[in-house]
Amino acid sequence: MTIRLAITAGEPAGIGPDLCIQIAQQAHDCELVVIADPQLIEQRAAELELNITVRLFDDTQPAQASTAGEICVCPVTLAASVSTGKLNVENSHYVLETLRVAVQGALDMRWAGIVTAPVHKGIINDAGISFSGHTEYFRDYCGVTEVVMMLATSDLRVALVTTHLPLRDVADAITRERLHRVTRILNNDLKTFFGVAEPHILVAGLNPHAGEDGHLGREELDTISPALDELRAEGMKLTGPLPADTLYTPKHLQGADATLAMYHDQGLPVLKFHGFGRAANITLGLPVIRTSVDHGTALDLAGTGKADSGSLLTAIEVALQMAANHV
Ligand SMILES: NC(=O)C1=CN([C@@H]2O[C@H](COP(=O)(O)OP(=O)(O)OC[C@H]3O[C@@H](n4cnc5c(N)ncnc54)[C@H](O)[C@@H]3O)[C@@H](O)[C@H]2O)C=CC1
Ligand SMILES: NCC(=O)COP(=O)(O)O
Repeated sequence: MTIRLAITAGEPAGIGPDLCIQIAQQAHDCELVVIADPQLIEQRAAELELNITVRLFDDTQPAQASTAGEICVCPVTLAASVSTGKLNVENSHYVLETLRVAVQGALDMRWAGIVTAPVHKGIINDAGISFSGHTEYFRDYCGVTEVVMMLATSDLRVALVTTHLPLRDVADAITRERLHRVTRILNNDLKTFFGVAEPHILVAGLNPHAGEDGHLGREELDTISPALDELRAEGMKLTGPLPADTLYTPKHLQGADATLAMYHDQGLPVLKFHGFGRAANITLGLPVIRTSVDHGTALDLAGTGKADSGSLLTAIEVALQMAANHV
């Protein structure tokens, strides 16, 4: 059976529309439904000098594999015309509407999962909407208390205990309860969506040298180690807390199925150094499958034809694998 996935084209001034058009130049084994304004797609294709035929999505029809040179679009109308590479606060509600249509469609099983192109968090906030990322938006829309951000290449998975919050708030956000919730979701979803029978997870400490026995911070002794012991008692295979600077070395990574970093810039620079452009961002713990690119809106590249579609293709591949595993 052909799997249908929705792709949100993201910030209209950024590279999201370019990437959707670029990947539609080739055929796919699945049906890709791009959620965007069809006029934006036509405008950007003309700027990129790429031929594309827009077909409007019709969910009364069964999924059909995407063919080269055709793009299936589920229409959402822009509020204002788009000047490529230039953010416009007037289109922030449009961006959020594409996300809403995508996630509601997944909940309604119109498609098997969602793949998101990048949005610009700043311009959405400039519109007076409090928005820290797709991850938190989908969490709140789906009404779940916790989700986990995990970025992955084919040989490295980096999950995060905290996501988009100021560094000064990170230590307070790392509580035993959060560690329990996040690690349980990670352990469970590695089994459910990635076919890992008994996940082995490496957990980073928060402080340099994992706290140096309390001399460089007490979070490891007071919070992380006790939480890990409680989770091990549930049968989870966890190693840590390990000093984060040496966790990402071959000696530790060998035999590990995932790593758990305490905060965004502890784990993601390692992942991006290892595989920027061929990694996917996955939200675990949602009632729907959601993957995304590993990069942002790259306004400097929109309309130039220089944006690399590798991560979007990886995100599609990962969503298809997750859908296949979760039968
Ligand atoms: N999934 C999402 O919605 C994400 C959104 N963002 C948002 O994107 C905006 C811009 O963020 P930045 O930190 O500037 O990161 P960015 O990823 O947009 O750009 C960083 C650098 O990488 C390059 N780059 C990014 N994607 C590329 C691609 N596909 N091909 C070739 N080069 C590429 C850019 O040209 C730039 O030099 C922010 O508002 C941020 O919040 C950032 C990451 C993920
Ligand atoms: N660094 C990852 C990122 O910012 C993407 O966040 P999200 O929009 O997928 O929540």
